[in-house]
Amino acid sequence: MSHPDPNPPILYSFPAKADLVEHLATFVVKKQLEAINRKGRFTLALSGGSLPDTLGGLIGHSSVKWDKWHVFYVDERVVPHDHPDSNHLACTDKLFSKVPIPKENIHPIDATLLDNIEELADEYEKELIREFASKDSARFPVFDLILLGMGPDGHTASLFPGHSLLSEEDRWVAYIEDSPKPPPKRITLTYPVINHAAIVAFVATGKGKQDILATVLDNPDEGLPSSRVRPVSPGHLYWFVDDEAAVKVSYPRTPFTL
Ligand SMILES: O=C1O[C@H](COP(=O)(O)O)[C@@H](O)[C@H](O)[C@H]1O
Repeated sequence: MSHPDPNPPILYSFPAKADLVEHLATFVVKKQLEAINRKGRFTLALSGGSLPDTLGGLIGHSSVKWDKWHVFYVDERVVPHDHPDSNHLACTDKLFSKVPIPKENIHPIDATLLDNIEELADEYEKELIREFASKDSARFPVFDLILLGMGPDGHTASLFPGHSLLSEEDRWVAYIEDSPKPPPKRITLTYPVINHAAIVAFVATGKGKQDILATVLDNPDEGLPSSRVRPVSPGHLYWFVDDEAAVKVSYPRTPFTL
């Protein structure tokens, strides 16, 4: 007999992307305040792709304590910081250039190491170790919040269907040189890091995500990369989607409350 999931993902679906943007900001601000009240800082990992476009609700929000934010990237393309493919550039354009966050609290990849992807990934892991104390004392870092996107193939971060990185159990940061989505060279947080976060929230909007959202939420046993995101207890998983993306999903919606 199968037991009900004691900690199921929570699905919030909003009529339009603008509603999602507003409520996502409310959610992030609440998680930020809880973390700061607990330990004086807020650690966040951000994705690229379409995710930075959904962060606009944080701009001008009076309750954001920007000086307490410490921001890392879920994944990054191995390109200079000012390259159009850079996730750091996308987050800077959409958010960081518009808010008073201290530059030293944002942690992009070391752009002097673009010719050595292994060292680039190792250095980013060391950056995490510096933030989260030693790798030994905290087996995996515990981000207060990780915001993920999902590609139309079900990938998340730079964890692609069928790739050997899906079974990485030890490294915090891994590299990939054969990403099926360009550019091919990237670094990425691994599942052990993503699944040890206190809160993980996916954001998915629009028609292009309809089929994959239904597969990932209604048939998680297919094992697509996004379905494998399941934070270990006491972590929680949320989905922020718009009604257009959720049109084929049977998984139950939860009314948004804080
Ligand atoms: O390549 C990437 O894709 C995913 C999904 O992007 P989206 O544009 O379909 O939302 C993104 O989450 C990841 O950070 C990025 O590097």
